[in-house]
Amino acid sequence: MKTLVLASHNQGKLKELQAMLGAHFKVRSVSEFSQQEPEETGLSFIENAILKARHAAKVSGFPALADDSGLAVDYLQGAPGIRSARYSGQNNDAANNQQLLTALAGVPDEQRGAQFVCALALVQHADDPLPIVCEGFWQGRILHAPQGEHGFGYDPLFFVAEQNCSSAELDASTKNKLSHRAQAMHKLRQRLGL
Ligand SMILES: O=c1nc[nH]c2c1ncn2[C@H]1C[C@H](O)[C@@H](COP(=O)(O)OP(=O)(O)OP(=O)(O)O)O1
Ligand SMILES: [Mg+2]
Repeated sequence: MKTLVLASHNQGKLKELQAMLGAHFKVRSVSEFSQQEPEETGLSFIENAILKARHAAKVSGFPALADDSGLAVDYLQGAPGIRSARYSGQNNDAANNQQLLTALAGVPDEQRGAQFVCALALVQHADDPLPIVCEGFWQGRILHAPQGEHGFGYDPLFFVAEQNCSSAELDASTKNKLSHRAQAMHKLRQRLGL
């Protein structure tokens, strides 16, 4: 089985990506090779995914897959977007969720639309001139208070109308069928013929 390094230090993501890829690859985490995280200097999810994938391929010597993802809120013109992980100034889920609730205080439900965005980038080696990039999107709306214990990040605030619950109330296998990450991964598997 081919080795694939996941270019993420986020345990929530790693768990989901492992569940989606474990049947096809021997999956390893970049943290086995380096604790140093590249600076996410890109202006888009795609650029950041590519730079994380290149960094992981460089430190590991293996093909690498990166996920850059986040939440784009309509009322906030797409914020926190690529800054989702440090929206509150700290890389902390509870603080980020609180920051989002504050930004949307008093905003009614019909103006609380949002989407989760995921860009996946796969490189065969650090200088690969042809990264494979796939995106996925998941529509929802931002709740007024956190709900649910599963998942990570903004899941407790992300209401999924089709399921009538937050994404933190979905079990892992349901989230992994519906999410932005699942949709990007579906495209990636098609591109790879898996
Ligand atoms: O399914 C999700 N459910 C809830 N929240 C999510 C999800 N997917 C991304 N998110 C949030 C978490 C974090 O605030 C940001 C990702 O930021 P992002 O830079 O891509 O990841 P990160 O810094 O946590 O880990 P790493 O860069 O090592 O992969 O979006
Ligand atoms: Mg990051």
